[in-house]
Amino acid sequence: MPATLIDGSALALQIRGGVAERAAALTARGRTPGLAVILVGDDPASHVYVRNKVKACEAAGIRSVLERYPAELTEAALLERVAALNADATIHGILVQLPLPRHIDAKKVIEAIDASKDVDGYSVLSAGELMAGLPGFRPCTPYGCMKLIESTGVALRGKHAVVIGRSNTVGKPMGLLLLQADATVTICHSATADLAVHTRQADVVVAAVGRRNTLTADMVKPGAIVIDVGMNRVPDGEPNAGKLCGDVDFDGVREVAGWITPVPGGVGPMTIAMLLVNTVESAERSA
Ligand SMILES: Nc1nc2c(c(=O)[nH]1)N[C@@H](CN(C=O)c1ccc(C(=O)N[C@@H](CCC(=O)O)C(=O)O)cc1)CN2
Repeated sequence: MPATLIDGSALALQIRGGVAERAAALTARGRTPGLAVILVGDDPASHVYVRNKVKACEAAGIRSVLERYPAELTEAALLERVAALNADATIHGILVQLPLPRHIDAKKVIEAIDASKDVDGYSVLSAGELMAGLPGFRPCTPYGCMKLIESTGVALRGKHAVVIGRSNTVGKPMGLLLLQADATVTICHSATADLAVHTRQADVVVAAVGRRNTLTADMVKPGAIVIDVGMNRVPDGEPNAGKLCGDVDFDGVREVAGWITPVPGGVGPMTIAMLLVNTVESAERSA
C-alpha cells in the first residue's frame, strides 16, 4: 500500500487558525502582535516567500511591516534598521529574509536582532536555548517538521531518526528537536561513507540537503516516516523540467514508506505557520 500523504498545507492552515485566535485575544487587550520582515535584494524566490509570509500574517491578525531594500544596501544601514526595530515596542518579531547579498554578513545581522524578537530562531542564543532544552524560539522549518511527524500519531520515543544534512538552520536543530522527543538520532552529511546503511535502519528520515533524488526507495525502511525539506527544480532536458521537487524521489519512496510529505505542500507551508506561532508567542511573552 502506498504511503499516507502528510498534508503540510492543511496542517499549516489548522495551526494558523490557532494563531489567529491567540492574536485576536492579544488584540482585544490592545497588544496586536507585530512582525517586521526585511527583504534585501531581488532574489525572486525570496520575494515569493516574503509575500506569502505577509499574507499569512494578515489572515491571522498579525500586523506585518515589510521593509524592502535594494541589493546595494550597506551592512551598516541594515544593522541600523534592526536596532530601530529592536527598540520598537509594537514589533514582537524581526525576520531578515535569507539569503542576503554577499557583501552583508548574515551572522552579524542575525546576532543584532534582540533575542526576545528572534522569531526565526537563528541566533546563537536561540540555538543555545534549544541545545539546553530551555524555552526559546525554535527555527521554523525543523519546528514545522516536528509538527508534521507528530501529526502521524507515531510516538518518537525510542525510534531511530536519521537527518540528512547538517546546516545550522535545519539539520542541526532538527537533530536536537528529535533528541528532545527521545528519538535515537543519526545526522548524516556529505562525508557520510554509506548513507543508505543509515537510512535503511531509520523509522524517521528527514532529508534536508538541497539535492534531488538524495533518498530513493531502496534506501527506505518499509513503513518509515519520510519528511522532505528539499526545495529544488527539475533541470532542463528532463521530464517535468523546471518543476519544484524535494530531496526525495517521491514516486519511488511513497511505495515503501508509511508516511511521506510532498513538495510542494509539505514542509514549506509549515515553515510559514511556525513563524506565525513564534511571533504570537513573542507577543504573549511581552504582554
Ligand atoms: N529568514 C529566513 N529565511 C529563509 C527561511 C526562513 O525560515 N527564514 N527559509 C527559506 C525560505 N522560506 C522561508 O523563508 C520558505 C520556503 C518555501 C516555502 C513554501 O511554502 N514553499 C512552497 C512552494 C513555493 C513555490 O512554489 O515556490 C511549498 O513547499 O509548498 C515557504 C517558506 C530560506 N530563507
